[in-house]
Amino acid sequence: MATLHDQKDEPIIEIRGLRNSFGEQVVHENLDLTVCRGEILGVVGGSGAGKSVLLRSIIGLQHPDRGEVEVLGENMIDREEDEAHNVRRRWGVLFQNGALFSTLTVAENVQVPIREYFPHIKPPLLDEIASYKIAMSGLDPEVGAKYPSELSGGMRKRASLARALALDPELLFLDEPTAGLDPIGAAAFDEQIKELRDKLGFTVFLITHDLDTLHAICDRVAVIADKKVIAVGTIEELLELDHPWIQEYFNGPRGRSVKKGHDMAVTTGGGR
Ligand SMILES: Nc1ncnc2c1ncn2[C@@H]1O[C@H](COP(=O)(O)OP(=O)(O)OP(=O)(O)O)[C@@H](O)[C@H]1O
Repeated sequence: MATLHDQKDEPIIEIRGLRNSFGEQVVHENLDLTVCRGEILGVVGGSGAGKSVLLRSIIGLQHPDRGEVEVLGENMIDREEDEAHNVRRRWGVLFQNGALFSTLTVAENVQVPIREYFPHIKPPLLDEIASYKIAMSGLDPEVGAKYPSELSGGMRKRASLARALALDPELLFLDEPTAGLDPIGAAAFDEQIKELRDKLGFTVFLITHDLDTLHAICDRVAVIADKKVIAVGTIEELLELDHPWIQEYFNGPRGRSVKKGHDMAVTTGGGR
């Protein structure tokens, strides 16, 4: 039987030698990355470093020039559509803009993936599952009947989270989930993700620019620069490297103030 430690080391995403380009522009060259079961992996890098393109390569929305991408033990490159369809069922994605259908209520949005994969589920059960996912995402039950345009930015993120959780994913992809949220809303959202991960045991691939999020919930952080993942580790491990981007990012004025805030939170026993 696998021990907890073994499970933690079990690769859920394995990327080897990835190359992506758009015309003359090479975005990734020889990029390697392993994401392990149960971890929250933060992915950081400058604007345009290729974080979203990496996410799209993993979930099959971007066909790489070269390389291997294995997700949940399945090779994702050049798969037959029906096989890819089956793997997609095992993950949930929260896209940067939320990507909710504006003509559907929140509950109907949450039901979309369930209807796609389980067309025989009857409406009463669909409603029940949607209500459950909406509650899990920290929204009040009445939000299910609202349309995305009637929600605040934070509520829209949570509604998108409810939809990403619809099929009980083993793997959750989050693209800048706290972008545009106020600090209190962002901290609450981070906490929700961590609580759900602790309770449900899924793995999280989280693209973010938010230093607070990295400090608060990420087990490890992968840094993308120079077209590849230049380092993966805890923030403490990354800080030992003398790469200029890493030092500037974590030790620049914003990085220092986040760290100071966390040290204070630890000494006063509060904080996120
Ligand atoms: N469909 C596309 N066609 C052409 N170029 C693209 C396409 N998608 C992404 N790119 C380019 O690839 C590079 C990486 O884009 P990507 O969106 O992955 O960056 P990012 O690291 O997510 O940036 P940000 O933090 O600003 O969101 C950018 O230079 C972008 O212009």
